Amino acid sequence: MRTDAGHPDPAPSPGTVIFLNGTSSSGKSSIATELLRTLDEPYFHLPVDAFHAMRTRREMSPEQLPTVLHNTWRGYHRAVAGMAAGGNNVVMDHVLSEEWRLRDCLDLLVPQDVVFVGVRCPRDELERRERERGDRPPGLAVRQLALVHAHGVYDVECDTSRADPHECARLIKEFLPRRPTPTAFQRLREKDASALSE
Ligand SMILES: Nc1ncnc2c1ncn2[C@@H]1O[C@H](COP(=O)(O)OP(=O)(O)OP(=O)(O)O)[C@@H](O)[C@H]1O
Repeated sequence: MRTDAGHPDPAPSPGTVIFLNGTSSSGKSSIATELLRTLDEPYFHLPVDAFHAMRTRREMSPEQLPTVLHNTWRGYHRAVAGMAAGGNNVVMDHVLSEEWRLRDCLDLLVPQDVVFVGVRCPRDELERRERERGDRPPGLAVRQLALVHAHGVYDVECDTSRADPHECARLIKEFLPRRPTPTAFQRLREKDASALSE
């Protein structure tokens, strides 16, 4: 049987997960790109969009679609957890617009290794960006706005209407070596499971 025994690091310590949460068009991917450019350690950018893009393009029936989407999100959470468990640092780029997604991530990720980042952007600017880019359904970001930040707890927050992606990435990078505990994920796990959005 083959094992990892000959490998220089057979039992790696889990990687750090920089978890960017915000609405569509809030600027998550732009920050992730800057983070990968500027962070000293190797990181993988794993956006949820990339997992949807991997799926077959074939039309699905209205009955099938909700299950397929749900399983894609579940699989995405487990893929990120798996990469981190393998010793890889990850920039997660996700939209927590349904409470179960946060609960699932809280169950799967090592809470002290997660840097939970709130990527905020006001309504008017979201609408402007959506109009300008033209590749997202109009109104999508605003519909998500009240939902994604409902749990209200982060390690770091950025307002992308005030700071460009480079400045947001610098803020996160500077936060990394001085992370206080308990982390946001540790605090959220301690909250009563039924009271996440209070
Ligand atoms: N800090 C910023 N200041 C100004 N414009 C920005 C900023 N961040 C992103 N943008 C612009 O907003 C648009 C959306 O950015 P981006 O793709 O990074 O958002 P996103 O949150 O990843 O969106 P989605 O989830 O829909 O993929 C892009 O046109 C981008 O150039």
